[in-house]
Amino acid sequence: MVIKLAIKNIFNSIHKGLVVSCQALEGEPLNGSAVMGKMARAAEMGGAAAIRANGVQDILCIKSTVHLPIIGLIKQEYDGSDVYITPTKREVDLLLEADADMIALDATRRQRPNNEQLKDLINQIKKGGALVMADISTLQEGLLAQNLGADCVSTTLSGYTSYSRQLKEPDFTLIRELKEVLSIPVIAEGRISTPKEAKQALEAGAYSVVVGSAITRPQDITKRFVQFIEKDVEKHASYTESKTS
Ligand SMILES: CC(=O)N[C@H](C=O)[C@@H](O)[C@H](O)[C@H](O)COP(=O)(O)O
Repeated sequence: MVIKLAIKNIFNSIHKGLVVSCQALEGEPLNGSAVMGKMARAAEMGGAAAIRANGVQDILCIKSTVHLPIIGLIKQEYDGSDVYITPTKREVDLLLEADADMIALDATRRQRPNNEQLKDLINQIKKGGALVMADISTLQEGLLAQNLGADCVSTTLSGYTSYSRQLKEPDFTLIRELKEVLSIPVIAEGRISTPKEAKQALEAGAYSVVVGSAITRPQDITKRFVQFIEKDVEKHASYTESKTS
């Protein structure tokens, strides 16, 4: 009963809302839980409905900084598998201990480390009292995740598996396809770079939208500005060249 109420509340609070992904991996300039805590606070002040965060330290710091639901994950690479978002039971255990409200995990058809099975991880999360966000890359993976008991699917991995659509922009087609056949919420995630795209994702049927890099990775934001300016400079240069030749 308590769990049911919590489920209702999280889904109520993220409905049609913006989830901000606050992640900076090792090697990124903002790496560190204190910075991610501040980033989450900024997102909360801006009206975010929830935070998606990576790693126990970041999650604990964010939990002590904001009053928002946390979607937790652990990025961990293992030899012999391409699955790196909450790949094994070990990461699920750590996230349950950190008291993440929802746990995001790779729900693609790729083989997990130690040959662990998606259905076992989903059951483990549910037994631990958290919700399951299945990060998928295709419609078929969405259907499987729903059948295995996921509480929602997210389009996180479209473009990041070898067999999924490879797009520079968000996968609006996948959002539409999933919305048509699934009964659980479809979350839009991946390469959503502008408020307009976030709105388009909701119009395509997304229950809510996750935005990461466009809000919390300043090196990527800077790069987009620089590349845009350079493109314009190139255009301008070739225009002046053609005028003078
Ligand atoms: C593919 C993968 O590993 N995605 C990760 C999942 O947690 C994050 O690195 C992304 O930032 C997140 O999905 C949000 O997406 P975007 O940063 O494009 O708004």
